[in-house]
Amino acid sequence: MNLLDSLLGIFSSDLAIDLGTANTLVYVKGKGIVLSEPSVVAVRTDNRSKNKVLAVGAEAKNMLGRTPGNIVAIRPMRDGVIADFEVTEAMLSHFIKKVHNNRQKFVRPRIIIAVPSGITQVEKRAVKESAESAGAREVFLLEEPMAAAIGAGLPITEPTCNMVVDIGGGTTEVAVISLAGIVYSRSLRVAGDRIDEAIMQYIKRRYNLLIGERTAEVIKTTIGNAYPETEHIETIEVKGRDLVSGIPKILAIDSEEIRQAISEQIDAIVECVKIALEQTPPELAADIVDRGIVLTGGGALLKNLDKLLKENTGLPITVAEDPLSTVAKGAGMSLDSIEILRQVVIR
Ligand SMILES: Nc1ncnc2c1ncn2[C@@H]1O[C@H](COP(=O)(O)OP(=O)(O)OP(=O)(O)O)[C@@H](O)[C@H]1O
Repeated sequence: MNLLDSLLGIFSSDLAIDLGTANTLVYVKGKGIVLSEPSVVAVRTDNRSKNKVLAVGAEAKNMLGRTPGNIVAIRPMRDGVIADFEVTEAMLSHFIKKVHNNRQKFVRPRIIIAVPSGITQVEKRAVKESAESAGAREVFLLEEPMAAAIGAGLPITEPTCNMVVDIGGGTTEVAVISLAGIVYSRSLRVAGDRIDEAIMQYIKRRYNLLIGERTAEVIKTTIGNAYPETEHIETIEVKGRDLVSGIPKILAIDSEEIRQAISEQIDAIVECVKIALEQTPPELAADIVDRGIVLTGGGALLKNLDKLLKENTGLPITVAEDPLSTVAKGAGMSLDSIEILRQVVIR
């Protein structure tokens, strides 16, 4: 490390970031999670000048599907990886500045970023480069399931096996962890976004009603359900545009039809967990029978998903406390402890 780096180190405040498809969370060393915002950026696209960032995070998410022609609300992360490099860099830079109260000129933090376990070297390099361009002095990567396991308080360094299922916006990550290493992992590009798309498609096909992705997400988080119910059927009023008349319309939709509409995506997640169990070495499988499976990520909040997984695997299922924050918390905990960090960072 040269003198300049040491001096910058004095001013720096290291960060851990869960750069998610749906949400980005930032953990500041010694302080905890200080920022949680949707991964959305609103950009003005004038022909004359370079694209101009108008809003980032919650403010930009409110604009999704509601922008005039020259403004676009972009989700720069898709399927857990960077889909738009420039916009991701602008978003990261905005969040880093925000947590450092706009003192970014003097602060070049070391950053640890949680990434999906299945990403390629090219995708890893894109994440590193975008964080470096956004002002990072040094970037470390950590696999999301490992971060989730640490954040859920699992004893990852012990020779016992832990199974974590992290269901985010873009990916579902299933991992078996023992002795601070990932023994088996599987990353499925089916998660919250695909469930939202299935809801949009269903309502379009069945009722000729066009709805936006934000409305689909509201339907999922309000009446979404993974397990068939005969009692307690809930309904929700849905507003959209009638495909035939072109006029705005309101409909009542119930939880059972939504359950059926998303069953293909839910089955894919259940299948992924079952394959992981089949591939786990027998000694470790025995531990999973005792310890069960921990669910994290926003998808873990889908009503009765734990019940469905329990029925399909026969294993105890626990939903992590505050599953939307588990990955960021775990990445932050590894930043706080050099011992953990040394064992879990990936190249
Ligand atoms: N109550 C709920 N029921 C079902 N899904 C929910 C609920 N609350 C949030 N979600 C979904 O969780 C997803 C976001 O979860 P999370 O923030 O863990 O993902 P992410 O880390 O951004 O994504 P990824 O890990 O794939 O990059 C969204 O698809 C959101 O709709």
